[in-house]
Amino acid sequence: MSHSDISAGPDTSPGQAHSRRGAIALAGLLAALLVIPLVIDNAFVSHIFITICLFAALSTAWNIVGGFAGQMSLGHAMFYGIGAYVGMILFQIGISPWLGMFAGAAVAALVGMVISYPCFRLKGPFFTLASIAFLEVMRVLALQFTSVTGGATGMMIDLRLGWTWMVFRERWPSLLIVFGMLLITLAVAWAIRRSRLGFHLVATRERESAAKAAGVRTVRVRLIAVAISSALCAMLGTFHAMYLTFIEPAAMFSLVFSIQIAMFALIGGIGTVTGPLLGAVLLVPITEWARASLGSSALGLHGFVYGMVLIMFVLFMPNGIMSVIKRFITPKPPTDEPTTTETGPISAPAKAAEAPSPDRAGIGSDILRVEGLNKNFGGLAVTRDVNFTLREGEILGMIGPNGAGKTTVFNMISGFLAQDSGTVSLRGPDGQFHQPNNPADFAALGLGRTFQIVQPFAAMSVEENIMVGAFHRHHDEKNAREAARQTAWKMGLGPLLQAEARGLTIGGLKRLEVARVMAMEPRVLLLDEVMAGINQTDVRRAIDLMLSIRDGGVSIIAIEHVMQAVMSLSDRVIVLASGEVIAQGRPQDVVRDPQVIEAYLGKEFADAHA
Ligand SMILES: Nc1ncnc2c1ncn2[C@@H]1O[C@H](COP(=O)(O)OP(=O)(O)OP(=O)(O)O)[C@@H](O)[C@H]1O
Repeated sequence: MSHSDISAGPDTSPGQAHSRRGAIALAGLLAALLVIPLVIDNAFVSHIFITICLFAALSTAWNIVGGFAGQMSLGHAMFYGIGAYVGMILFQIGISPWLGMFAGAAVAALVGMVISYPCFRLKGPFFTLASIAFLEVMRVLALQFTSVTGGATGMMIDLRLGWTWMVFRERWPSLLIVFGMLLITLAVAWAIRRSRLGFHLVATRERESAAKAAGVRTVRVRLIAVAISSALCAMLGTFHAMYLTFIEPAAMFSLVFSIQIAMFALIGGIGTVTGPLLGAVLLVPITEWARASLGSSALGLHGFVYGMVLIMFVLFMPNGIMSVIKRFITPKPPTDEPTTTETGPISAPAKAAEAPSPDRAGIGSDILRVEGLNKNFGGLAVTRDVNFTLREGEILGMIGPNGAGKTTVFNMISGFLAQDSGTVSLRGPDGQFHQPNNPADFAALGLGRTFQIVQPFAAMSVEENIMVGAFHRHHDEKNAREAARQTAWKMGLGPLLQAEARGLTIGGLKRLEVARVMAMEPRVLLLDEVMAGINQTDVRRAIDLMLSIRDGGVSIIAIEHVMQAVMSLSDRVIVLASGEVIAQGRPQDVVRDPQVIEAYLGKEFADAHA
């Protein structure tokens, strides 16, 4: 799935050129949509162009939820229908559709948020099925409330012509209105995609847990997306009701219509700003022509045409037209990992040969306090009465055998898992201790974490991945991009800024994971096995990196099995076995503890370090 497109490219020179070319192509296409029907001045041609603009705008609005947020709704016609009915009902009582469309937008946004909230817990096809079910509910409601909606008979407008009523004899005023609405919808989608909200939506779509760790309030951002998308669809629905002059439930709350809206985005390029427009431009004329020229002799043929085109696209162009265009016009970013000499300014402090002292200068008072943490999974007690503290500017190594409960502790002290009992208190920037209970609140207090199994936002570039973290402190896109670039260079990812995350090696992905969290500028950093599976050179670089992060004032807890790193980095070490803390203290003392040797290190390690 492609994420960016011709209008949202990076700011590098080749990227700027590519963005400019894209913008010119888009402007040309939009101008053609307006100028061709005005010049030809034929009712049927104008109707086709109005339909293209309408579907392009609906599909662009759908794409904010279906593409950016990845919520595959097939019930979006319900918002269009709500807009149509609210606009029409208000029209009947003498209120202009120009006002009616805002009332419809407000109702649709509210309905969208209310029904989406519970549905966000549903994944994949279940969300889609729920959206279809709600569409059906709306259709039945429209049929039942005959006194308001006219029921199955539908509603017809009284002929009040003119701009106030949005009803015209000629086609061109309707064309101007829908074209304007298309421009607005495209502008909204473009602005969202470039904004903090857009990055948060795509991050949530790609990896919800990683997004949460970066401080994204995933439910809230998706609700905002639904509200905007529903409101835009409703406004288009009001316009279309005035254009059609007649509405009825089966047409306004139609599943086929919903599928068409989604399909234009799928074919054009889901998740891109201009993909839905391209999909509509390509498909609407074919099907409208088939419908008009074959008429009732081939009822339903347009459905057949859609089906055929969709199958061809799924087979030969699964990521839509935009993915192919992008491949041709985008300069290929480097995908090779930089060598050690390319790592930019992190030549880093010399590695400590000896384990540092726990009372090293620079270590301050407690910043995190963990008291009496217990967690059971079914009958299994995964952590038992875990107590420890982390002090400011300290590196606390966490070791223990596989299954000891280390990651479970991390999940509880970052809000990803609720403890059965016990408390986690984090000192905020205000100097007070707080007990947050969800990842976003932990992040807001300055806690960042990585995951044992790396969680990149695969469809985003390295730069965009890090920007998701940077948006935590910088609300403006430009500042977030700049901060992300600086972090990338510090982490040795500078040469790979434009590479797609999915192309990185495991070492690169681990660095990206740390870079994303560092861009959040955390005060407390939880690192879960960042050195697992990387080569010796990368281990040395990771050690240097962690020391430089600590020297920057960040307190770190690092789960690690690489003992070379644990010994040289940690001010203190805590050892977990079978969910219990069996030892904690200076690394050189802990590794001599017979219980630790028995449970984790083994006799060979003890002999080698005797
Ligand atoms: N969601 C869960 N449901 C049930 N059991 C779980 C769950 N998460 C973890 N466990 C179990 O809890 C125990 C501790 O797991 P955890 O991942 O915390 O260990 P760990 O010390 O991090 O291990 P490793 O070093 O292998 O990563 C394991 O036995 C694991 O199978």
